Amino acid sequence: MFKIQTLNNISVAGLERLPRDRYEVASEIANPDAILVRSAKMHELPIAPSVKAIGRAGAGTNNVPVAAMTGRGVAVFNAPGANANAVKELVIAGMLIAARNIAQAWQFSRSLTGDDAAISQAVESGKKQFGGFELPGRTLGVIGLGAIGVKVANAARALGMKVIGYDPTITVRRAWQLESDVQAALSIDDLLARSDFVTFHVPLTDATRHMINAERIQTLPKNAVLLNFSREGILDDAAVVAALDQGHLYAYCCDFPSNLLKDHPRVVTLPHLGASTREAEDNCAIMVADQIREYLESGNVTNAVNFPEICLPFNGDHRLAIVNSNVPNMVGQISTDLAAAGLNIIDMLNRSRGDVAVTLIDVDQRCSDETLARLQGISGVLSVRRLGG
Ligand SMILES: NC(=O)C1=CN([C@@H]2O[C@H](COP(=O)(O)OP(=O)(O)OC[C@H]3O[C@@H](n4cnc5c(N)ncnc54)[C@H](O)[C@@H]3O)[C@@H](O)[C@H]2O)C=CC1
Ligand SMILES: O=C(O)C(=O)COP(=O)(O)O
Repeated sequence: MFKIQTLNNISVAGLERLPRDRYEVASEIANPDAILVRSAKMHELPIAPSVKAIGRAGAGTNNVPVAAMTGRGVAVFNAPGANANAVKELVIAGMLIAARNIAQAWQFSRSLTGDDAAISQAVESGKKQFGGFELPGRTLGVIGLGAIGVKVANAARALGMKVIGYDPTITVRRAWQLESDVQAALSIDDLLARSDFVTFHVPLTDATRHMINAERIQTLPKNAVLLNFSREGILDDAAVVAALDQGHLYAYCCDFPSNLLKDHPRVVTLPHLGASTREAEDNCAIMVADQIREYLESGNVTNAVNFPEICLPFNGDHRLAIVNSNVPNMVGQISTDLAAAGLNIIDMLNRSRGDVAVTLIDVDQRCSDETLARLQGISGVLSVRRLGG
C-alpha cells in the first residue's frame, strides 16, 4: 500500500487516479511515500524520510525545497502547462480591468444610494471619472514565454494588440507555438521601453526576484500598466506603488494582495486566483497524480523539475530504482554489488540531469534486504527502491 499525504485541497479527479486498493490518501498520514501539494509552503516543514516524491499540482515549485529534496534523492514533479489557460484568461481580464477601470467603477456603482432616478443621475455625472482606453494597437510586453506567456501573447494578438516578448531560454516547442508576428525584445529594458502593458510569466528565482525595480519602472512609457500573475517578489511592489503615486504608471493588477497593495486606488489585487478554475485544478491534479503513481510503481520519471526524464517499460517483476550523484563509476559499483549477490541484470537504463542520475535496473530475482542496504551504502547513492515482486 502506498501512502499519499495531501498538503492542500487536491482535485478529486486527480486523487481518483490513485486506486484505493493500492493507495491510502489523507491530509494526516504517518510515513507517506509521496506528498501532493499546491501552494503550501514546505521550506520549513519537516519532510519524513519515507517520502520518495513530491507532486506540485501546479506550475511554480518555489514553495518546495527542491535542492534539499534532490540531495535526498526525492523527485519533485509539477504539472507544466496544466493551468496555463486559466492564468491566461485572468491576465486578459486584468488588462481589461485596468484599461476600463472596472474595479473602481464597480465600487462606485455599489456605493450609489437613493431611488433609481437618483442613481441614474449619479451614474451619468459620475461615469466620466472611469473613462478608459481600448486594447487594439496597444503594445503588450510579455516577460517569460513559457506555457502561460505564449498563451497570453497569442490571445493579445487575437485582440489586436502588438506583442513583444522576452525570454532568453525559450524552448523550441514554445517558440513554435508563438504567433509569428510576436516580436522578440533584445532585453528587458528594450521591452519595457516599448510596452503599454507588461505581464510577467517567469518563475520566482534569485535571478527574477525584483526584476522590476524603481530604476526600471522609469524606463516604461508614462501611463503603462503592469500585470503580475506570476509570483509576489518578481516586482518591487514599493517601487510600483511609488510610480503609481507619481502618476508615472496607470495601474497595477496582480494576484498577490498585501497591506501595501490591497487598498491602493490604482491597484487591483486578486487572491491568487490564477489557477483556480475547475478545469485547471482537475488538469493539474490528474497530471501530477499520474506522474507520482508511475514513479512510485515503476521508477519512470515524467515532468520532474529536478530529475531526468526516464522511461523503461516495467513488467512488474523485479526492479531497482536508484537515484545517485552524477559522478563516474556509479553504475559500475552498483552492478558489481548486484553480481556479487548473484543477481543477473535483465535490462537497465541510466539517465542524468545536472548533478543527479536515475538508474533503473531490472533483475532476475528479488533483491535481498542485505544487498539493498549495500547499494544504499555506496557513496553517491541517494536513494534505492525495490519495485515489483
Ligand atoms: N497566479 C497563479 O495562480 C499562477 C502563477 N504561476 C506562476 O507563473 C510562472 C510561469 O508559469 P509557466 O508559464 O507555466 O512556466 P514555464 O516554465 O512554462 O515558463 C516560464 C518561462 O520563464 C522563462 N524565464 C525564466 N527566467 C527568465 C528570465 N529571467 N527572463 C525571462 N524569461 C525567463 C523560462 O525560459 C520559461 O520559458 C510559474 O513559475 C508560477 O510562479 C503559474 C500558474 C498559476
Ligand atoms: O501553479 C502555480 O504556480 C500557482 O501559483 C497556482 O497555485 P495554486 O495551485 O492555485 O495554489
